[in-house]
Amino acid sequence: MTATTAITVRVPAKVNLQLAVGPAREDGYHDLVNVFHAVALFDEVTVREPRPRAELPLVGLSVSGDLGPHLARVPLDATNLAARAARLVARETASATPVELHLHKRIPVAGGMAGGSADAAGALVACNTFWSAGLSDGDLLALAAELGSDVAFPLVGGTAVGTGRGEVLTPADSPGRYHWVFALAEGGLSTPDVFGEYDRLRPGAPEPAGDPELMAALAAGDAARLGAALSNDLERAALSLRPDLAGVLAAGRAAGALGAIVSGSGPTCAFLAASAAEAAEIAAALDASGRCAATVTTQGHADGARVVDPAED
Ligand SMILES: C[C@](O)(CO)[C@H](O)COP(=O)(O)OP(=O)(O)OC[C@H]1O[C@@H](n2ccc(N)nc2=O)[C@H](O)[C@@H]1O
Ligand SMILES: Nc1ncnc2c1ncn2[C@@H]1O[C@H](COP(=O)(O)OP(=O)(O)OP(=O)(O)O)[C@@H](O)[C@H]1O
Repeated sequence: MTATTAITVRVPAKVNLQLAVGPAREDGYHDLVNVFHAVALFDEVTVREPRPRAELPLVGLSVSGDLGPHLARVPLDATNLAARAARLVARETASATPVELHLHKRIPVAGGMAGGSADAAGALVACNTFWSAGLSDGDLLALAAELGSDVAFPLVGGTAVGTGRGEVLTPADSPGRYHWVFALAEGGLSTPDVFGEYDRLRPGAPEPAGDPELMAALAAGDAARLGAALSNDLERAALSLRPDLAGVLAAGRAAGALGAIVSGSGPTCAFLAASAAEAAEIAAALDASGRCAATVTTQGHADGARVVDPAED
């Protein structure tokens, strides 16, 4: 038997179809009703044995990708969420040996699409496999919740409702496939800053509640109905911090989007399209508007974190 030399896990970005935000809790978090939807925009997390070096940290880290200046904002030290995830798996197993983690990033950094959380979910699965740690899906979900509110969802993917801080997941009845356009922004938004702005703008927010119309649209696989039902309580706060995003949303709507929304804490904006051809038209109009840094067209829902079979490449 040959020893495993590398494991690669593919892990999806998310958009929030509904994000209902309650008042700030005593621990600083907010209770949410968070309808997560995974889209086919993937980071890849690879774990391998390190090249021999004089001094080995438990987890070495490198990053690549086509994200221009965004890539420089990915921390390469112990604070990286993927490195933290690897160390959590190591804590749970006696078989952990030093590893190199490589992140190939396509998900925008600090873009409201949970890129760091996706990498953390990928690292949980990759390290569990690489070290044969034997952690169950439930164990991985528990470790994910220790790392952040958005980390559990990319483990499961699809479409799911998150409650609590967003980490308690219930799969949604959502048989449809949807066409999306994402308008990427220059720079990012800090998630705590956006929640802070939400508290400032909306003191005394009510407890968050689900939207039956959105869930019915998902169950019916009806894109037009879904587009009309998209909602994000953080959108006003994101627009307050980045007023330029209002023009991005307006440009996508004018180009025929069925729905337009800030993705999570922003600044990425998401547009639902009626077809792949409509999505291409909306992306072209956004590109021509000069209001965003780049566009990505893709589909949802997508699978959660999966080990890539080397034979597939
Ligand atoms: C906006 C979303 O992306 C929507 O999916 C998430 O709620 C954010 O999840 P995340 O980035 O994993 O956030 P965490 O790392 O758990 O928390 C970062 C910070 O965001 C704020 N935060 C996050 C989640 C939550 N339910 N309430 C919050 O107030 C808190 O200030 C917290 O200190
Ligand atoms: N693997 C990682 N990839 C990207 N950023 C990371 C990573 N690990 C830690 N970070 C830090 O986390 C910050 C937020 O990055 P991330 O890309 O996860 O934001 P986000 O997509 O807005 O998150 P969310 O949607 O979950 O709120 C970055 O500015 C960076 O400093």
